[in-house]
Amino acid sequence: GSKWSYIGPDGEKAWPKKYPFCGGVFQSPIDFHRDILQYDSNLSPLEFIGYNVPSTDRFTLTNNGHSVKMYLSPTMHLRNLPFEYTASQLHLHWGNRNKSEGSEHTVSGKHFAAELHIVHYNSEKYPDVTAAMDKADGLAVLAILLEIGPFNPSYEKIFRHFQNVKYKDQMVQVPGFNIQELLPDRPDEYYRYEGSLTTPPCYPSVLWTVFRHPVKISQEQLLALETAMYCTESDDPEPLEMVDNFRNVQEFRERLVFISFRE
Ligand SMILES: NS(=O)(=O)c1c(F)c(F)c(S(=O)(=O)CCO)c(N[C@H]2CCc3ccccc32)c1F
Ligand SMILES: [Zn+2]
Repeated sequence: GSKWSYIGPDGEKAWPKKYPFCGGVFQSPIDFHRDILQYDSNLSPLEFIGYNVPSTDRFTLTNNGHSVKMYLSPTMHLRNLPFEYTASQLHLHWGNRNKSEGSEHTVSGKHFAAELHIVHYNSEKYPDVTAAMDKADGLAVLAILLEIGPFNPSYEKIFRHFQNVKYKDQMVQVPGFNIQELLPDRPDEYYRYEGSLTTPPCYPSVLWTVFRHPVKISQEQLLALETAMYCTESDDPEPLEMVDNFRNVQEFRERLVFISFRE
């Protein structure tokens, strides 16, 4: 299996030894700061097709030892990108109970509490996500920055199941709901750049859309995310908490991030 982690000898500094792309070009995540941002009037609002999944459908939520991920319905896709991209899965990145600064992307050097990623693949050119994931135009990931605020009933539709996916390879069925409820206000305002998977194999295959506005979840919801899961299996004698599962920001030289909004 994938022998990499976020801490210790298999941590991110060691990734390039087994996964050469992790030491390569166009790596994600990055920091968004004023002197690399450029307004682009061609960045139109994305269209979220089929995101309103009926509650009669079920999403599989699973702990894969690195994150908690939910498989999405192949009827969900994005429009207004260079190609049509079909939803594959969503997952999260977070910090720990003493330091709720677990987002992957940062803004002016500032971490947010956590980050939700919705992974899509180019279904116009590739039959599935596995075929797409190592192609330059293969993936499109939406990133939502999470910060502390009022209780969020939409995020609770996922978070309420965390007690059933505490350990690696556990899974649970989540009733369908409108995934568009997970997006922030003004989804027409976003950062756009070409980058990579933020986990091994770190393929430079991702068109990133990071929404400008964060979404609020409560302190209690965030604590549940930071304390519920383990990277290890339920019978492992040395349980490892699943915390701080974010990659550090990567060098971003000679490149620009395009923004759909005027600051
Ligand atoms: N931050 S991110 O969006 O770059 C990103 C992750 F952070 C992450 F954890 C995963 S994963 O599948 O849960 C575990 C590593 O493969 C994926 N999964 C991707 C990579 C490999 C793969 C294969 C099929 C479907 C999705 C993915 C991912 F795209
Ligand atoms: Zn991710």
